[in-house]
Amino acid sequence: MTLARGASSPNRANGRRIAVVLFNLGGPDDAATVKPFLFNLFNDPAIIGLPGFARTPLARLIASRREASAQANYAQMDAGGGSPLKAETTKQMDALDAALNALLPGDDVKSFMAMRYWHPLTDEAAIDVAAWGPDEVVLLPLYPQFSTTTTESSLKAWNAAYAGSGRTRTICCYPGLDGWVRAQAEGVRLKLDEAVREHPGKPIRVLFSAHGIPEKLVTGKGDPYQEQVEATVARVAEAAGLSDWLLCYQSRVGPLKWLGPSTPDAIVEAGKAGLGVVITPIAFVSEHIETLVELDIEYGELAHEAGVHPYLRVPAVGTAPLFIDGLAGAVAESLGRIGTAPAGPGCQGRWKACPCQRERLAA
Ligand SMILES: C=CC1=C(C)c2cc3[nH]c(cc4nc(cc5[nH]c(cc1n2)c(C)c5CCC(=O)O)C(CCC(=O)O)=C4C)c(C)c3C=C
Ligand SMILES: [Fe+2]
Ligand SMILES: [Fe+2]
Repeated sequence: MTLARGASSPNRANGRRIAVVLFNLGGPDDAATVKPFLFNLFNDPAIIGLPGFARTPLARLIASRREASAQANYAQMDAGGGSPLKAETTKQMDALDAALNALLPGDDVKSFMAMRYWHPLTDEAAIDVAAWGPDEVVLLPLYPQFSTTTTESSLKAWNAAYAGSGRTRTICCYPGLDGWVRAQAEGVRLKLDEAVREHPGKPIRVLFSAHGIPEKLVTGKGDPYQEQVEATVARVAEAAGLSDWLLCYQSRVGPLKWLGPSTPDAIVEAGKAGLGVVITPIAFVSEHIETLVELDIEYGELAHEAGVHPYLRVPAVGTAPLFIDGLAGAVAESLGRIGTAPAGPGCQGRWKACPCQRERLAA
């Protein structure tokens, strides 16, 4: 018997309903929705920390100014002028549902997608989850590392929107989660082996490229993102047995100083040193504009100009079984079903404002 997504299995009548809410950024559906998507993004106080009366007109201005160049970038992907992020997240959601329903037999687990800046938006997801009437709600960001600009922003939006049933558990972050690290290390190792095989004798540097954030968020606001990205990189480099690697930051926007070194500078440096490059996303878990356009096309051209050869890119982990099973384990652990830490693989109190600390104390 095949069940429609979300239909309850008859032999799960006594099981608990567990809603897993996947947070992600969201992306436009097509060229026409690029501007309102950008407006939503820049109108988020987590992205531009000004009061609403100044932020909203500024967001409108930036969205207008950025529209044409962003549309041109989105048009370079095979996603109808929009972002593939929703489709990619749907695949992850389906894989996670399968893994979780196998891991928690007797329960009814269903995941929902809550995008921050484009549909399905967080408040739409909150309505769907409430209508389903869960006993438990697990909030699971598709961002391994916690940032005020991503996970915290989604958590605030969720808390403002959700008025349904169920006890909530929050997986704030999982920078060192075994399945995530192993899936990422496996991808790096495969590309590195390909580079060495096809370019024998050529020294290769692995560049770990994370989405940047403004430096003042780390120094002023105590954003733990950089520290957590560094923790992921150290673990992946060790698991993949790397000798020459560097963490760098991509996607800089606006006039502020962002975390560095920048990925473009790191590519140029590799060219000067006569190195080939294997580049891997390290803060994204799916393919979208920042991997398919920025890493592959823009930085691919830069690498060519800088004499970097080969320039190979590691795919995002997507639905890699190691990654999905790792997430499923984190969800089960957050529910106290496996492992010994009821609050799950949280930030271990490093991020004091994190809701996982309150949940840990309340457990
Ligand atoms: C680790 C994940 C991300 C962090 C941290 C992050 C911070 C951040 N982003 C912007 C501005 C933009 N981001 C854009 C796209 C985008 N960003 C992330 C993830 C993180 N952002 C993803 C997954 C995507 C892709 C969405 C898609 O449509 O495929 C964009 C839009 C694209 C563009 O115009 O370049 C902007 C703008 C800021 C300012 C920021 C931190 C302050
Ligand atoms: Fe971004
Ligand atoms: Fe936490």
